[in-house]
Amino acid sequence: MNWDDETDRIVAPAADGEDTAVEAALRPKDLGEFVGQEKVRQQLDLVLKAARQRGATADHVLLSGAPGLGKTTLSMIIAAEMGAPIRITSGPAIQHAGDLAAILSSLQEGEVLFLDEIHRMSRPAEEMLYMAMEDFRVDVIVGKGPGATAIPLELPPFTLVGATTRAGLLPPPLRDRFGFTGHMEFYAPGELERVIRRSAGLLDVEIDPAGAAEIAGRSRGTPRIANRLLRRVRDYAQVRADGVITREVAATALQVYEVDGRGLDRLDRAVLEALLKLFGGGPVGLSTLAVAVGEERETVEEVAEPFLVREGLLARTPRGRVATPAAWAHLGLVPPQHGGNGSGGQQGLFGV
Ligand SMILES: Nc1ncnc2c1ncn2[C@@H]1O[C@H](COP(=O)(O)OP(=O)(O)OP(=O)(O)O)[C@@H](O)[C@H]1O
Ligand SMILES: [Mg+2]
Repeated sequence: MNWDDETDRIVAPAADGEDTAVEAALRPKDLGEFVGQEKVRQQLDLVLKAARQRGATADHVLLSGAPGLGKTTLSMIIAAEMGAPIRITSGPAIQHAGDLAAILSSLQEGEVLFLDEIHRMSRPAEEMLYMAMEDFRVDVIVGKGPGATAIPLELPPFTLVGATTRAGLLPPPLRDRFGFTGHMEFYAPGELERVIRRSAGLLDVEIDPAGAAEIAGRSRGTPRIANRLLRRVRDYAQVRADGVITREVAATALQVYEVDGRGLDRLDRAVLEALLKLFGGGPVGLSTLAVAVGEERETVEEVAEPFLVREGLLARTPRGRVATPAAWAHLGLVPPQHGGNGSGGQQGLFGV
């Protein structure tokens, strides 16, 4: 399997083709249907209600958070709540400032402009956006060189909704021009259970509460992964069971797909196993660990490790990768006992 293409993984946070096809049907349509993210939801509810009461266009909104947590979904909800049309584009799609000018100048009053991956916009487009956000105006440059002139163009008031997985990469002047920033967190298991039961209803699949809990626990805090695992479990329930998703059906199905009780997949477990079994829990250098699992350094570092670190199973230290006690427990292994002479056991044996 080619792990470099992350979307090969059933637990990949990014959308694959099938996700894109079914996600539209599973998207909550208003704030009431949107599960979890209590803080962001409450704050956004106030922002939108107040704007509606004033009969005004809502302030610009920035949504940040990991892939699959509901940024695109929330942007559509913002438009729906405001009763406004939505235009969808993305940072990488806007190569030139002119591309952005064309979009901005065709917006209707009150329209929501959803700019996905806003951190990947080109510099000149970004600068044009500053002015558009603040003054609802752009300068369209006509001609080249000394003869070039800037023609100011008034824009109707609109709401920019920017989404980014990397809020830290946004230049401060851009960040400051948003009236409201919502940071999306990973979901608690109980929230994912609600997502799963709601999706099962829409997909017309019977699921019992324990079945939903079983899938939720393996979904890595991410609704997109929860919905994807649900679809695979549904397949299994349909082919091998009587169509009903119980705890046992969910657990057996996800075993088939090699997603364990905590949401680790084969790659995650291979990394942990090598760390524990070959290197006594570390510290071991990233390169050594990567060779041991037969993967590229980048794959281990960018694909497997973030979730292992987030789960408290692996730590990145200056001396190398180290397994935590939770890692030993998760794989059902016993950490080696080092002698009581304070020498630190195997530490320092493996290069970084
Ligand atoms: N709070 C939620 N309640 C119910 N379903 C949700 C929620 N958040 C996300 N989902 C579901 O998860 C899927 C992915 O959500 P969405 O596309 O909005 O994520 P995203 O943050 O935009 O991801 P990306 O960064 O990859 O663009 C959608 O199918 C959506 O229905
Ligand atoms: Mg999105």
